[in-house]
Amino acid sequence: MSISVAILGASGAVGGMLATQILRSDLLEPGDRLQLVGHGASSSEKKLLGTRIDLLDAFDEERVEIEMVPNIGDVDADIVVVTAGATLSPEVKTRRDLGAQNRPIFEHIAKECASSSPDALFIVVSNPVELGVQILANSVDRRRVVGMGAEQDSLRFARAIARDLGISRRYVRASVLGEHGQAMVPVWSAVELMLASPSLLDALRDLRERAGNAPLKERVARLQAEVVQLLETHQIPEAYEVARRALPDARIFVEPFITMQCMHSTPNATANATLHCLEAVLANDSRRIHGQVLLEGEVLGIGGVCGVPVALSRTGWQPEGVGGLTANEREMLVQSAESIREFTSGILYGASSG
Ligand SMILES: NC(=O)c1ccc[n+]([C@@H]2O[C@H](COP(=O)([O-])OP(=O)(O)OC[C@H]3O[C@@H](n4cnc5c(N)ncnc54)[C@H](O)[C@@H]3O)[C@@H](O)[C@H]2O)c1
Repeated sequence: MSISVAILGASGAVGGMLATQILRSDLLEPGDRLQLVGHGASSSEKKLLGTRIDLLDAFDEERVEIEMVPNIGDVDADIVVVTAGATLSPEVKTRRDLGAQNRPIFEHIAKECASSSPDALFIVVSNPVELGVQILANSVDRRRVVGMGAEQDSLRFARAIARDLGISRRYVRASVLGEHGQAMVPVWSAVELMLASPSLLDALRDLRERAGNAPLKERVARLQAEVVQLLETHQIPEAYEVARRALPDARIFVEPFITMQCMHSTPNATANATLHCLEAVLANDSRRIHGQVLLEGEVLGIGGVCGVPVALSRTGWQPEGVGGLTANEREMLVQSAESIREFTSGILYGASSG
């Protein structure tokens, strides 16, 4: 049976790159459909019409049906990827501002998709990803809604470790749980090397011990202060260099921030992490990814949206165990969930939030 994947926000940096990466990856079969979805605005419609032809010119051999869908209410898909909405910019400066801006967009998407594609699986990319997951999961089956921020952060953590060990990321497995934001939790105890090398294991142990010498929060705050100062005077290479010298768990808090200053988005990495989620859904083999999902006590008794390891398939997500976490990591994860709850409640109900 053919599969239909819809990208909401396909005219944007991430949505457009995702369309390209999906078609380049051979994930879809001939006859499958890729829907490029606009939001009723003539500017996005014009861009999508052009994008469709450009993609057909590039990937016609794949025989994937590429469609332009002008309105979210006309989506008819098995998998809906949400990349629509505002992003951080000089006008939308904080996560809270972004939440306020994207809340009505998430609500509109949830309402329209709940009636047009109620049985679809939803992958949320737009930020704040936890808010998007919360709003969608209130309208459709929560087990069919997953945010990809934790997969993105986990891939970044794996790359940062791989870089310091001088190996490719293909040999490193890593997890970042909790919030896709300041309360994210890089999990050193879950880092795995796919190479049986005593010297690499020693080097990894050394990194982990150095990370344990000072609290993550303090190291991140120091690093952020230094990087912000450099960015204020447009010293981009220097900012990247300062980030590169930091330990991997702190580096992943600031490197994307520097990239955002340079190019407004992180389209390649974000599309790649989203593709990981999509691959898991299409492979339908319950493979493990990391995602923000709405929990009802399944993991450490957490109720609310939180980034956790999940087994993902076409029918949705199932929680994976976090039994290997240290006591400190468990505590950080529970605190992160609490911080997400405060943030999303603040946006949804106007409650106070830090
Ligand atoms: N989770 C992650 O790791 C990650 C990484 C990068 C970006 N993002 C998020 O993804 C989203 C898109 O980022 P981008 O860089 O592609 O931004 P972009 O500005 O390039 O694209 C935004 C897209 O949203 C659409 N849009 C704007 N207003 C809309 C509305 N009212 N209703 C529906 N669609 C609307 C635009 O037409 C465009 O297609 C942002 O929310 C951003 O914060 C998440």
